[in-house]
Amino acid sequence: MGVQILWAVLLVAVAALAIAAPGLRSNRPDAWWCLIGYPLSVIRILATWRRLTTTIGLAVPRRPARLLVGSVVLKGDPLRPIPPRRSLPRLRQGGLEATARLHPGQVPDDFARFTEAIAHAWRVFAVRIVPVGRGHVRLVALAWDPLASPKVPRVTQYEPLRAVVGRREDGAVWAIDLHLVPHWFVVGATQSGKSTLIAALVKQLAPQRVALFGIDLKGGLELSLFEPRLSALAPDRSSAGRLLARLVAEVETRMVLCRKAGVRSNKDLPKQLRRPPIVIIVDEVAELYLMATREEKNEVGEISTNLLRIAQLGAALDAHLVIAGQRVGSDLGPGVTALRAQLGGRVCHRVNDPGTAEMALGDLSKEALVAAQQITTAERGVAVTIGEDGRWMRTRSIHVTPEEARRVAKKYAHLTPVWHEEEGTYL
Ligand SMILES: Nc1ncnc2c1ncn2[C@@H]1O[C@H](COP(=O)(O)OP(=O)(O)OP(=O)(O)O)[C@@H](O)[C@H]1O
Repeated sequence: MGVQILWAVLLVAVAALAIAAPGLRSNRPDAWWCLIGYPLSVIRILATWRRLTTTIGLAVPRRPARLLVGSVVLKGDPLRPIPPRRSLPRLRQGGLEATARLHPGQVPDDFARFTEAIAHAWRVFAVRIVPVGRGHVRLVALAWDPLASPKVPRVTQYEPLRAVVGRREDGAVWAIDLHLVPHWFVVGATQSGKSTLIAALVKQLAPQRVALFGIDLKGGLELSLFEPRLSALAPDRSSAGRLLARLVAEVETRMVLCRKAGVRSNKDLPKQLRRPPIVIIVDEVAELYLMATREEKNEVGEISTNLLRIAQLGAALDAHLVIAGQRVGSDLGPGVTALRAQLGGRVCHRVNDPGTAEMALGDLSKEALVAAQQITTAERGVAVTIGEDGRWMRTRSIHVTPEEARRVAKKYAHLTPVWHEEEGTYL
């Protein structure tokens, strides 16, 4: 009798879950995944692992394909190849992960080539391969696209110079941390999401003790939204040249201060001497490097040198660069390539020309380059990022509207350090 009751309860529970599943999936995807999606996926993975790895060639035969029997060579497909040993899939937020042991002769890339086949077999949104030490790979399955509508927790306490700007594909928050990676390079075709990312960055930096500077050679159209919170905004090349020269002088002043105080960085200075961190945002960097006349050539040369100086000296002296552009190729001159080498943080949105993606990611990761070129027009705000650990990942910024950006800039306008255009010093 007791067993019958148990069966009845079990049946009712299964029936209730089956009825509630569609609603749960759309309203509470996390709960749906824990209760239904994950257990079903584990059963599917266990049931299909051998067949899947045999089909895609990751299972290896125990015996060689050729065998000498007496003086005769037998050729054929050996029976029951052995699949790579795999751990039980573990639950993780919005997905699952399992570790697999490589057979001798296999490398992580052998798995990476079949991620799409694995994702289809497991009925998940995507599968990523992460090498974990020698001889093992981690297969990370994402149940749904975590970048579809990224949300970030409300920040109440800001870590200095760290901005939570969106979500990463692995479900974690995406933060641009200027302490860890001092300079960033953001590229993307028109309407790909560069300004939205910059707005998300400024929104998070605005409440902090930071001097924000804008260089916007689209006539100040984009960055003027934040004008109340900017210490200075340069809307054309000659004013950009003057501002950069002043900022280099400021960096040099900091260097002298540090030398006199016997410390190695601005943040080690005594509090009364410490200057606020500087973040210089450049929108449409190509405009800084385009030249037609001899005078323009001199101006571009000076700007290029000053940007490089800030990039080289800035990290310890709390001067940071965020350089954005639509089309950035080596045809803009050696100054751009030299600057790129100093910008450790890279964000590549959808691009129209392979040269720009190559400029942003090509020197760091070929796989990242391929992933960036697959971003579609519909995926606004989606980017491939290389961050502090040198690994690439897909990310998406939160959607900060121009109105919100304007409101935040006004709200924190009182925190804007005052900058004298002539002397270039703070009050
Ligand atoms: N993370 C995002 N989520 C949702 N929508 C986004 C996101 N990022 C951008 N968009 C949408 O894409 C459109 C273009 O974004 P944005 O202006 O940031 O592109 P852009 O690369 O700066 O373009 P341009 O170079 O022409 O200024 C915006 O209207 C915005 O609504």
